[in-house]
Amino acid sequence: MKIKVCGLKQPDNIEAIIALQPDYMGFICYGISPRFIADLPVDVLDRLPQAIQKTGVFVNDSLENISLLIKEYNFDAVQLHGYENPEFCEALKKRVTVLKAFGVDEGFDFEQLNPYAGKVDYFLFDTKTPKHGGSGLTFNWDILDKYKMDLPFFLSGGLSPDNIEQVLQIKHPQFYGVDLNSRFETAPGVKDIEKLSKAFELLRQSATNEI
Ligand SMILES: O=C(O)c1ccccc1NCC(=O)[C@H](O)[C@H](O)COP(=O)(O)O
Repeated sequence: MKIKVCGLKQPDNIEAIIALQPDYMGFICYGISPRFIADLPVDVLDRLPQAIQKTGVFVNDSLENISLLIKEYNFDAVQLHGYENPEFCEALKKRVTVLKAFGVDEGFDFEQLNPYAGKVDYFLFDTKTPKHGGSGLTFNWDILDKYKMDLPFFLSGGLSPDNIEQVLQIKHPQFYGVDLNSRFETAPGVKDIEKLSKAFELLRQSATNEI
């Protein structure tokens, strides 16, 4: 089970999270978000070990701007939370790993994902929200049974210390990773290291048990 911690913006907090060895760290490049990285110095991200995938998170941004930021921050991956179409994703996939996020609600139509086959690396299923992400709310995970493609996905949206045990009960064959964000915070963009440590322990313990 891969672990992504998203929405980081404070250098000391980032250092503390590096010590937990997540697989992905997400940096919000969306000005409206309270987790926007604003003027986070590039050298903070340069200090990330290579094993951690530096992920830029974008919402309906232009290819030009995303490309500039990939170069500036040396992102390994991008996570796209807007209405980015398959061709847009494909253009980025030539350079970096692409996670395409979708906001899920009760009426979510998984058929809309078909055109993205081969054009993204992973899906990320988040809770549908007008803010495009960071809602702190879960969706009904039973709907994931309707997902039949063979592309792996991250589960996102309201994951918290209180529901990690439930998350571990999900047995979908394409369930690849979890995305932890606002429910592990002391303030927007600042993670509670103790809460994260406990969640990491549970998630990693369960991965070991599966071997
Ligand atoms: O976190 C944000 O503020 C955000 C805003 C706009 C687009 C995406 C955003 N976050 C991206 C993520 O990967 C979050 O982890 C995901 O939306 C789940 O967040 P949460 O419900 O707070 O766990």
